[in-house]
Amino acid sequence: MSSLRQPPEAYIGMKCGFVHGNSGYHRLMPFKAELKWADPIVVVYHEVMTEAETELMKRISLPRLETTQVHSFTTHEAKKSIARIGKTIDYFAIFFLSLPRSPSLLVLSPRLHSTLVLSSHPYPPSLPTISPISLKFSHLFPLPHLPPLPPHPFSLPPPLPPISPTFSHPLPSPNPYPPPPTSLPHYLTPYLTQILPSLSLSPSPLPHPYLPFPHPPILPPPFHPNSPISFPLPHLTHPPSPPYPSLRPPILSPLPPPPPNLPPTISPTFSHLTSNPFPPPPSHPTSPSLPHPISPLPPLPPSPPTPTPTPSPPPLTPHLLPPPPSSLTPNLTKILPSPTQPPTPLSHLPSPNPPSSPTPPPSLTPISPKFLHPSPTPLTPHPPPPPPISPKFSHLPPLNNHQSVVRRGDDTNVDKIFARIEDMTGLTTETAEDLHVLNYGIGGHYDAHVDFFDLQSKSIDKDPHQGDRLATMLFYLNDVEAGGSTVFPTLGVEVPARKGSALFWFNIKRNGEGDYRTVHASCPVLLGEKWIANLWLHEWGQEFRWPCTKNPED
Ligand SMILES: O=C(O)CCC(=O)C(=O)O
Ligand SMILES: [Fe+2]
Repeated sequence: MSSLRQPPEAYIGMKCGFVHGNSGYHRLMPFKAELKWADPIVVVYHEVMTEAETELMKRISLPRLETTQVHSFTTHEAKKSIARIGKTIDYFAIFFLSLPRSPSLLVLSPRLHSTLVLSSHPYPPSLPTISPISLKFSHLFPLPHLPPLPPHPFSLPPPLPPISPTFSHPLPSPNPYPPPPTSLPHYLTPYLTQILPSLSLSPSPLPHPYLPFPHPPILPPPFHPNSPISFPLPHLTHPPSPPYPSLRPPILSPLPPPPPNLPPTISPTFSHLTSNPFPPPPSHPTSPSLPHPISPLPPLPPSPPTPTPTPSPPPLTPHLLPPPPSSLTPNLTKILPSPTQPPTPLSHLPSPNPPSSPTPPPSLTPISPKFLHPSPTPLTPHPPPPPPISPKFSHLPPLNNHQSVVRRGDDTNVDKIFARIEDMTGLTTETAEDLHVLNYGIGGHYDAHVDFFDLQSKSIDKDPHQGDRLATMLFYLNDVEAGGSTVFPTLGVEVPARKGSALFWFNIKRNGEGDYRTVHASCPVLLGEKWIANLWLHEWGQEFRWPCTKNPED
């Protein structure tokens, strides 16, 4: 089967470092960044959100959580769930689970059928073990009993030593995070038996971590933006956000209207321009709301010839490992969009937020676990309750999006998080969406998807999204006991959910194309729950912070 793709050896040992933010505080207390992949950039920031902040995010979002109707496996009773369960288990999920170092696999692979009962799809009571999902898998997993696992037919790669973060400077405090589990957590099996009493789980330790496949699993075709999609995964599974203006918090002053002398349609990436027509930013902002005086644009040059379609990403085979980028340097600050680097120092740009101020844990009162019940005094502004599920659609599987939003202005500490994201990335959050908070329960997962809309290839005329989703910042709001890692199957990167850390990556290439190598998913939660907060930073406003290029290779 597959072996986990590791970064080329050159990456190892030089992938952790400190990134200095622009604020004074973060000059003294730089961010701990771990480079997971260089092209596309995938970075994990460690310890960037305090415990109090993670609790605050949950507390704000809980009363707004959209709930979904689910059917109990045992009683068939339909009720509102309080956690995301996931839409389907699919081949990709199986593939992720087969990654040798995935703790998820260790627990779940021989018991994958267990998760079938956690489907949100209703099914006839007369067929209690045959849900649409289990039918989908019945050719792989004869139900209701699994056969004994055959020996794995493939030679195994030698186990890789766990890679512990090797920061280039000593850590200011001991790293609180334990290394990832390297062996099967045996205690989980009895625990699972308790949680899922309707399943006949054997309490014996699982024999080995491989799936009971006689042959490698059927993998979907590689992603290609122009190929007809018969496999259900390669599409955006996020419902597109409502048009940007409705997402803005009402207490914020609205974005300034575009100056009248701008042409009506401007490609968000400017990739059709031969040179940047904008004047350089002034050294002193003239107005807090309008960053630069904008002079009339020169006429646009003729459109370039139709771009060649994006080559498909390589299939998921180890021998097609992408070569290490030549530009890789040990210093993350050379890779990340550092505010201290050209082309435009950030200090020349007006800061949309007040500078991030330190928010060490002691300065915030810890929020008691009672937050798990909706606050009696809801935070303002309170959005309208989610619309009831229309009976017209009650025969359809309900959407299983347990998501909620946290907006700038909900709390001063939320504003500080937005400012911190700017400090971490050098990008503006002015055109970002609200923070999306997701809650997964046991079995909850997120199918493989990309976060961008691919506005360029879909040639969407109206762009209500302030450009595409340039980058994603994903905060983990809790530790997940087992499962729940975020995985990038094309890169072979797995990021375990660790409270207070954040995963950041660019969705859009420098040339403005959506980067299908960033396809990612959330492995099922096996024990506990998973909370994340996502911020999608959009293209507009980043022109001087993350300049685009015309090079199709970029
Ligand atoms: O939960 C995760 O790890 C991934 C979530 C995600 O990809 C998303 O919300 O877009
Ligand atoms: Fe995503």
